[in-house]
Amino acid sequence: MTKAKICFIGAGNMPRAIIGGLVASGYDPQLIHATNPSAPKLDAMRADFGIHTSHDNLAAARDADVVVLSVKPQLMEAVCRELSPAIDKQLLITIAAGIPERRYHDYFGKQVKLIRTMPNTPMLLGLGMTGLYAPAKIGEADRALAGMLMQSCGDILWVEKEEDINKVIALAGSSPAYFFLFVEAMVEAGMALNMTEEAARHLAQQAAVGAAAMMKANPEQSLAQLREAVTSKGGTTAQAIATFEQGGLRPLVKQAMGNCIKRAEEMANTF
Ligand SMILES: NC(=O)c1ccc[n+]([C@@H]2O[C@H](COP(=O)([O-])OP(=O)(O)OC[C@H]3O[C@@H](n4cnc5c(N)ncnc54)[C@H](O)[C@@H]3O)[C@@H](O)[C@H]2O)c1
Ligand code: PRO
Repeated sequence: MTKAKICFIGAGNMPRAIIGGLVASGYDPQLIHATNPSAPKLDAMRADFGIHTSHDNLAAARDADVVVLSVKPQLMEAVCRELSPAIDKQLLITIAAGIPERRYHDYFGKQVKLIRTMPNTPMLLGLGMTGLYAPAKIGEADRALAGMLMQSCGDILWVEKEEDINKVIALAGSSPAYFFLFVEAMVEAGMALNMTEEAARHLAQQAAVGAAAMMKANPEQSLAQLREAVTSKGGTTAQAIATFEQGGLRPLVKQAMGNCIKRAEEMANTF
């Protein structure tokens, strides 16, 4: 296993998941450093993982081989400008949505080695999905390092064109929220039928977990086949599915994902 020193600048939820995955996979916690202005967040990460923590972005980045940029897109420019004197040969990995690779060279005021990634929150449970994009000049060793980092808490998919990172956002980065919304709507419908919230959530959430596990366990079956196996001819499911289809679920999903991508493109012009 690599001995790279990795620092996470802006260690919120997502770095917490990646650090948890790394440490669980045997990565030496003494090689990991997290920064954040929030002392309680750092205390918790030190206690949980035995890593180094500090409020000093510059010192942490100076000492690292890999710097993971994890702040919100709105703060990225200011944080990169602050970090610039500490950045020389380090590999930079960003998890920020929207900001194109070329913009980071402007932020740092020099050419930097940067890989864009788009993870998602199920990384917290080791069930993440991360898309990665590296420009052609990034070498194999750096690609392998970024892949190892993200694979420690889920699956990864490399995309060849940077624009495809926005498709990763629509399909995986943002999509856990779509599933939560769907289950939320089911629970509300259950409550409207006089069920308790607890019972409705238990039923809907366990059905979601089971359906997700079936998709994963049966890659040879199409999603339509899995759906049809639940849908007895003339039965109850058929009525529900027909209602979704008539209500325009498929075009609505297409529209939502299109708008997600449009927002990422707008962010690329804003930050
Ligand atoms: N939340 C998601 O589902 C998700 C998924 C993929 C990518 N992302 C990306 O991850 C990044 C973080 O988003 P988040 O939702 O996890 O936010 P977050 O608020 O959990 O994490 C950002 C952290 O940065 C810290 N911070 C603020 N200013 C700082 C500074 N000057 N120096 C160091 N740390 C600073 C904050 O205290 C916070 O803990 C964003 O760029 C977002 O686009 C988020
Ligand atoms: N959360 C971030 C956003 O909503 C990026 C993907 C998931 O912008």
